[in-house]
Amino acid sequence: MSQNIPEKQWAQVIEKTGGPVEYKEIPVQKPGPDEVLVNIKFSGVCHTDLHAVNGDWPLPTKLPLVGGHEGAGIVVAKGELVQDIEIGDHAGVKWINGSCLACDFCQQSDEPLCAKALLSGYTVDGSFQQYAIAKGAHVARIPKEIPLDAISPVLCAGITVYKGLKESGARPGQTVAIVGAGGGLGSLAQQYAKAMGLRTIAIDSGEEKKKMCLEELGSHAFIDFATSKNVVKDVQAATEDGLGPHAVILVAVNEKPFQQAAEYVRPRGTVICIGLPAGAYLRAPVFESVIKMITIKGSYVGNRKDTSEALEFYRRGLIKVPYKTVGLSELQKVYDLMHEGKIAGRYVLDTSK
Ligand SMILES: NC(=O)c1ccc[n+]([C@@H]2O[C@H](COP(=O)([O-])OP(=O)(O)OC[C@H]3O[C@@H](n4cnc5c(N)ncnc54)[C@H](O)[C@@H]3O)[C@@H](O)[C@H]2O)c1
Ligand SMILES: [Zn+2]
Ligand SMILES: [Zn+2]
Repeated sequence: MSQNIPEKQWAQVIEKTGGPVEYKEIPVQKPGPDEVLVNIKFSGVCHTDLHAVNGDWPLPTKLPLVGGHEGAGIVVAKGELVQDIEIGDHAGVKWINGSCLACDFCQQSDEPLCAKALLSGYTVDGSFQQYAIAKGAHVARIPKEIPLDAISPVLCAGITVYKGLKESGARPGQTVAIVGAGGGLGSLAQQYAKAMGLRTIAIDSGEEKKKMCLEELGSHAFIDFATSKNVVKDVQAATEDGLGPHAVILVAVNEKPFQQAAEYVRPRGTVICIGLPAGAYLRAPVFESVIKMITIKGSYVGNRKDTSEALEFYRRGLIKVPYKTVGLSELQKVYDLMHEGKIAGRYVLDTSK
């Protein structure tokens, strides 16, 4: 290894499902022939990382595990097959760490559907460490004028909601309900929707999130799911003609809104499921779904092109990311706040402290 790359580094590691995360020194790994080593400067904390710690999903993680998949940093080493990204370039380690690039799905740029996809901070170690490895083909190319702290939440939250909005088919001038609007994905969803010419109705809870959604993120209405007597009626009433939003973007971490969305979406509207609450099921009344011609779809991160497009929205100044920065050593505190639903926007970890 070259002189500037240390042999040891600080990382947040879980030894077993359920945690706790432990801040400790671990060896720096060497990249394989098609991989790059990224000196992670900042990493956002996504609710997916907490799902991984808690073992919420029917897909086991590697153990021990270094979580994190919103890692922004600098390429410090690369394998001999990596041609189109150089040492010193800025790069993002995102959820899709690698894919086979050859299967039916990879050929159609549906890399997230690749059966051999490697998942950062889940099936391979992720960005809650100072040096992370990812496939050269898949790291996000981050233009140098973009600050690495502000862009890190875009690497999962931004890409995912941008893709979800595209999947919804909502067109400029139409209205989209963002469910879980005060969280990391939700706050970025309002920003991308606005940049795409959509009106947004924010659904979440509490004064801090309400203020952020209405005053900073440009939603025209906020519905508090905890105090509203009738969420379905309130969402419909927040649209100009009372017929409901054209699309619903579900980024909440509870099952209930996944059961409600089909009731308030507009006839011919689309419900996009993105949030992944543990053990949750979708439910929709067959009669209304049929006679209202409703579409219900899942949407899962984005491909490499979605990634560069989502970054470009940021570079053009269209996206404000509401985030707070703390040290990598403070990850457990972030998880505690996230578990309580107390985070408005995103937390970003500075890997130097
Ligand atoms: N499909 C994908 O590709 C993909 C990608 C990234 C994250 N996710 C998932 O998206 C979800 C959100 O992630 P995040 O990092 O934004 O989480 P977060 O904790 O930052 O935000 C979740 C928000 O949901 C809100 N919420 C809870 N119950 C609600 C309800 N009944 N109605 C409305 N809002 C409610 C919370 O108050 C919180 O603000 C997680 O389940 C995560 O795993 C999916
Ligand atoms: Zn994520
Ligand atoms: Zn593949």
